[in-house]
Amino acid sequence: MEANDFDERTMAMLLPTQYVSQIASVAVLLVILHTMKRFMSKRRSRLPPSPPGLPIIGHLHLTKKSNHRALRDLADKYGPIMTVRLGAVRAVIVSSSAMAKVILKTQDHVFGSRAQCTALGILFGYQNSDVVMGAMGERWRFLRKICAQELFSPKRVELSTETRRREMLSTVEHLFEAGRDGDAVQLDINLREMGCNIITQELFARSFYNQRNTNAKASLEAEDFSQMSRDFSELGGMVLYECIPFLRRFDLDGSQARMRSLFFRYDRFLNNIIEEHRQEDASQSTTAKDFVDVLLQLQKDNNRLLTDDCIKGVLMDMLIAGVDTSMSTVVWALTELMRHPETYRKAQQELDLIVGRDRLVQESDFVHLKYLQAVLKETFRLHPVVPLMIPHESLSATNVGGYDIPEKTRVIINVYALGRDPSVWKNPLDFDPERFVDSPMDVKGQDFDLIPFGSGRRICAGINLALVVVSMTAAQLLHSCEFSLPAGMKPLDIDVEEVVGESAPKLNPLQLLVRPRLPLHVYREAGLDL
Ligand code: HEM
Repeated sequence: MEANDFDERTMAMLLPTQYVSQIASVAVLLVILHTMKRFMSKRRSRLPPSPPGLPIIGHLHLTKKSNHRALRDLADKYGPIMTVRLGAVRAVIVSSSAMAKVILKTQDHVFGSRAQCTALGILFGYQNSDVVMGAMGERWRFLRKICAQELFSPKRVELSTETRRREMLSTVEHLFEAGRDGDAVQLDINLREMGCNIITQELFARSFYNQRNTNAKASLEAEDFSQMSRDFSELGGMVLYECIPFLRRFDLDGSQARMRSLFFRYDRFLNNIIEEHRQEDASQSTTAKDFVDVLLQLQKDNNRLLTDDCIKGVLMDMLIAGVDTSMSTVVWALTELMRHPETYRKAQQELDLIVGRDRLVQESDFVHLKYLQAVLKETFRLHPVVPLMIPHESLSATNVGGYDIPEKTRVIINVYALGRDPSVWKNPLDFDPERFVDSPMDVKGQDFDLIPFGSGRRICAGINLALVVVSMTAAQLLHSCEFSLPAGMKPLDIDVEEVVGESAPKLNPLQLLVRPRLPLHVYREAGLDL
């Protein structure tokens, strides 16, 4: 073996060793860098505090999916901004007005979107092409604009005054009839049907519930429609497999099958409505008269954003977000008034003073009914019917209150907790409208202590209509009806149990005795058959 051979072979053997040591050094360096980066980013990344969670389910056992009461109790311990893990879904829960203001005002542009992967948004929002679940973008902005101009503008709301008046009078008449023999009347069902008629007439000029209805086909349709709404509220907000994705394969509780079948029923119903409108339009070419007409006209004008699915998504939004919310608020107001007879009398005295007893109350009276306005604000505070705001989603990473919020984080504002925050409200659990007498605070999204409709770009699209409907229904009922408790019942026997879910109506029915309060000629002049 020559020296050169040795050198070459030795070199050949040494080279890999040399590489190995170099590679090892690089690897060690990389590990050090990676560890440092993680250490640094951990130090830098400061997520909102979080309760100890369990593997897989995270905090589901503590939050019971996402229960506003459970979340408020957790916030007492972990603070006004905290992180919870609902299985695989991470959400930041906000429970103070100061933090809510940052999300909905200061950083509205960051938090104005919605998660695009929720089961309800994909199915009932027609792939999130609707208003409620739509991502912040061109289509959502366009839909909000149409809603603001064509459905909820002050002019449009005023145009439908007569429809609301008719519906309210028909309901009052029905209440008197049902309670004539001294039977207790179930307020919830009657008001819900009225609220539904008001919305469906706005949307597609159709009312499902006619108190004098004897038409069997219409009754069947109404029953079908009621059943769909009941089935929808039973679905709840978040489907379990969204939290624990591997459960999707098994559909253990049958909820996926139920959800799909309900969706197809709604879809068929909406297809029929659209088809009927198209046919009417083709045969009569009348001017636009309801919201579906307007949407179809815009679609004909070649608006590429308005597909049939998008139209159905928007209609679904209004049926789901618009029907129960307003009337549940009225039921809560009546519940609290019956529990507090002094307050009830005071509200009636104001109506007698402003309106008198010789005519029915009108929408134009409402601006003068200051005490009733205070009663309703107090109702919105204590019984927000959307206790957890529809989850927002961050469009980019940001910082709130010193905590890091990563991109695409769901943020849920606990409106229920805001209304009961003892650092803001004196005796927060008491129903006390006096706190709003002479207070300039309102519910339109400017005062973050009281935001039952949200605030900022995602504020409730139907707020104008909702406020008119809630105020007028409450005023009409208090002015024209005398309510009293069934025999043997005391005011505080009326419970304030609420449903725990996406919306929080009163759990148990409100049953009251009811009789006319005004001279009979007033009702008769208004066309009531008394
Ligand atoms: C007392 C009655 C009502 C209350 C308390 C209420 C409350 C709310 C709340 C809290 C939100 C979520 C806001 C957010 O995410 O920041 C919302 C959104 C919405 N509401 Fe209402 N609402 C009521 C009535 C109505 C009515 C009557 C309609 C329509 C007929 C309606 C349509 C909508 C729509 C379309 C959205 C989605 C807005 C968007 O994401 O851009 N709401 N509402």
